[in-house]
Amino acid sequence: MIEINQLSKKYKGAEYFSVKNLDLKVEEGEIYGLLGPNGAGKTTLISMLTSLLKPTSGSFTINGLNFKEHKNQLKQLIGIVPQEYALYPTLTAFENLEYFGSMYGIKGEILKNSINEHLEIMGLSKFANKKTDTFSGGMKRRVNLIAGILHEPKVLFLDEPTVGVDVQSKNVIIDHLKLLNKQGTTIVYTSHHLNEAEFFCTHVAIIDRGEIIVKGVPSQLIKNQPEAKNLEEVFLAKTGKALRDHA
Ligand SMILES: Nc1ncnc2c1ncn2[C@@H]1O[C@H](COP(=O)(O)OP(=O)(O)OP(=O)(O)O)[C@@H](O)[C@H]1O
Repeated sequence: MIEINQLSKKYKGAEYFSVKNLDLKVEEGEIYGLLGPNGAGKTTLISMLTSLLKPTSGSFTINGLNFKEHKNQLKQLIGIVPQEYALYPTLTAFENLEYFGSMYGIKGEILKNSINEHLEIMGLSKFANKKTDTFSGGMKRRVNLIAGILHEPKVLFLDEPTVGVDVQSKNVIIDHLKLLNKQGTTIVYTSHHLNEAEFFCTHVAIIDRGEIIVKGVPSQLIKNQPEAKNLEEVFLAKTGKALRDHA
């Protein structure tokens, strides 16, 4: 479904590559977690895969398509849920979602019904006509998620969809993502919640300094790592305990 070949990104003026010669295959129906310390290159990778950022070198295809030749087809095929809220604060939740839905060519009753259904699933029906600047972080994240899935993408990219949300919102988000996956959506997501990733993802890749350190099925990675009881311990064994601060 997704084939990444030797993909690299070096930002203008940067000393190092943020993503370096990265190869990865994601098969249809997988939930693929991209895990790594701060600055590992997860957002850079997702931004390239969703055409928000131009690679320095290398290539990738999604369903055999690439952005150079099949931009419009790919835009319909993929959904994007970015790390930053993509919402207009002065619009209501419903108006925001109308805007995002119409960007994907969904209109009229179909769009209205879809928005209402999603708001209901996400527990937001009674806030549909409230401006999103009054929303809590968890509510904004849930609207953000709906904005990325209204057009029923076959592949969904999410950058830290559960960051800064309470346990209740997290459960609603993860449960819905599991349902979408059961219905056939391939999911690629980044997270720092290793416990969540261990149970949610069918596959994970641990990335550090722009390169994949290890990848595979979470339970297998735990088995392969002597003394590791969970994915977090595998993560620490593979990436070390040093902080990654730099500016
Ligand atoms: N616009 C930019 N210009 C220059 N360097 C950048 C830019 N965006 C990111 N970087 C650098 O690229 C590297 C990878 O950053 P990226 O945001 O992809 O990491 P990340 O794994 O998503 O981190 P986090 O977990 O903190 O979100 C970091 O060293 C970062 O400083």
